[in-house]
Amino acid sequence: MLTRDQETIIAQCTPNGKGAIALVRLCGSNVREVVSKISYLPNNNIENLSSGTVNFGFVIDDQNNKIDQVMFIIMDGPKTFTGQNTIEITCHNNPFIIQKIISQAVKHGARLAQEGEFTKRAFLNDKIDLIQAEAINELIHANTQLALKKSLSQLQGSFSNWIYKLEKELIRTLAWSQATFEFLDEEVNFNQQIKDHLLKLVKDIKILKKTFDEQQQIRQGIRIALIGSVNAGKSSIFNNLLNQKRAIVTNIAGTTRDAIESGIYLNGNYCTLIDTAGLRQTDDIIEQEGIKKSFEEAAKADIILLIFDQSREINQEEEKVYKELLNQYSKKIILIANKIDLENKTSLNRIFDVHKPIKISSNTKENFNTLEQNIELKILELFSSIESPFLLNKRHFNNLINIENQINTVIEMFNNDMVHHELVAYHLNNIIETISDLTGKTVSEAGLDMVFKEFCVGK
Ligand SMILES: Nc1nc2c(c(=O)[nH]1)N(C=O)[C@@H](CNc1ccc(C(=O)N[C@@H](CCC(=O)O)C(=O)O)cc1)CN2
Ligand SMILES: Nc1nc2c(ncn2[C@@H]2O[C@H](COP(=O)(O)OP(=O)(O)OP(=O)(O)O)[C@@H](O)[C@H]2O)c(=O)[nH]1
Ligand SMILES: [Mg+2]
Repeated sequence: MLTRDQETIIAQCTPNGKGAIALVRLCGSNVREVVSKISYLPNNNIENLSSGTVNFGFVIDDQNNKIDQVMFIIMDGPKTFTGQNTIEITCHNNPFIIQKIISQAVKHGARLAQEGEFTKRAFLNDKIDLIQAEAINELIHANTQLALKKSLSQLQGSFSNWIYKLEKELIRTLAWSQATFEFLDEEVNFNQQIKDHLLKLVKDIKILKKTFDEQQQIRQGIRIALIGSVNAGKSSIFNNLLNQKRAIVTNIAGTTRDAIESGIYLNGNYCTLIDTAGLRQTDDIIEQEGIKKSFEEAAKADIILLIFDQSREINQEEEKVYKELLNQYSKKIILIANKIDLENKTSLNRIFDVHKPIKISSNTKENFNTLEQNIELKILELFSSIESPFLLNKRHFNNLINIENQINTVIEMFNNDMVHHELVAYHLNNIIETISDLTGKTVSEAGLDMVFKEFCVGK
């Protein structure tokens, strides 16, 4: 009798839709038995193939009709991704073929894999810890080059090793505490040493925690908001950057009333462009709402393209708004003078010349290359200011807060004249247990399912 985690599971690993080749993966202790019942290999049988080989053959139905011409990749455990016996089938990528292969396998003893079940097995078989499992999910969904790099490094153990080091340090303080307790009469006392050590650990945790917020932009991609007066050409620039006529452009001031978003890749980074309503005083309630949203988008954005129309003078009202934005968000603003195909009528030296606007025309596309290069530079600048070596998620973050609080409780105990080392040891033990929740060494079944539910089927 096989346990649930030994049963053969099957899933399509490549995305749905038509294409050249798809991959269907099976793993479980009796995977060869299952696949041998649904396959035909000229002059051979699945049961006899060596591990680590790729073999030509067919998937067949119960009447021996061929479903598709495929390759079988044979990989015996324990040296596999999941640690279990694995067979991968690469077939032609047609949804009907894949459906037939899967239902044929299910008929002969496989069951459909759940989200993340392959990775869960890799975890259960000690191939990876929970932090590494999460890294696989990050890797699949990475939206930026930096997220890719960090999740791969996390998959290879960078964050896990940080945590294991923390655990080791705590075990060391636990040993000192126990020694102090045991040699109570001999005046051996590590109190200062333990306290200093714990303070240092709290400091390290604090530094790591601080980086949590900036992680979100690495993960989700970069928000770029187009902000400026009505008619400055925001929607025209938005369309030009997207290379499509997504936003409505007219010469009527106040054309864009609500922010609209669209995604593009710039230099391998996913960016969300946000076109916003032009800033001006107005009695129109709908437009007012739109303008409120423009300011919110400016605050939320990682990069602001602050646009003005250089073919006309800007009034004092506008100047005030631009100045405020430039002061408040100086670091994330790229200032743009639009409509340079027309005569320059803005007294640039008033406010804008110190900020050296990029001069473009969205009519002639002049200098759009420079604009795109500047956006890419800003993205690099953003990323280089992010120091954290890891991609923390909410689960890690909450766990770190918990650890930090518990260490602070212990540090507090050393401020008393009399230190009760039984109590210190008790708390340190608890902290070490909290840490193992992070790596998953003692985590409950429910906690596990929480983590793996985020995955896609086939992973
Ligand atoms: N076809 C295919 N490509 C794939 C995967 C897969 O499962 N199938 N992967 C799946 O996610 C990723 C590769 N990750 C893998 C991780 C570990 C092992 C593995 O066999 N580990 C063994 C032996 C390592 C060795 O030979 O040195 C082990 O850890 O014991 C394989 C793939 C991406 N590409
Ligand atoms: N000559 C010239 N006209 C431009 C340029 N860019 C935009 N325009 C024109 O300026 C007018 C306003 O352009 P939009 O892109 O709608 O401006 P907007 O900033 O989105 O305006 P609102 O949505 O109303 O805030 C349109 O008539 C455009 O054709 C440019 O570089 N040169
Ligand atoms: Mg517009």
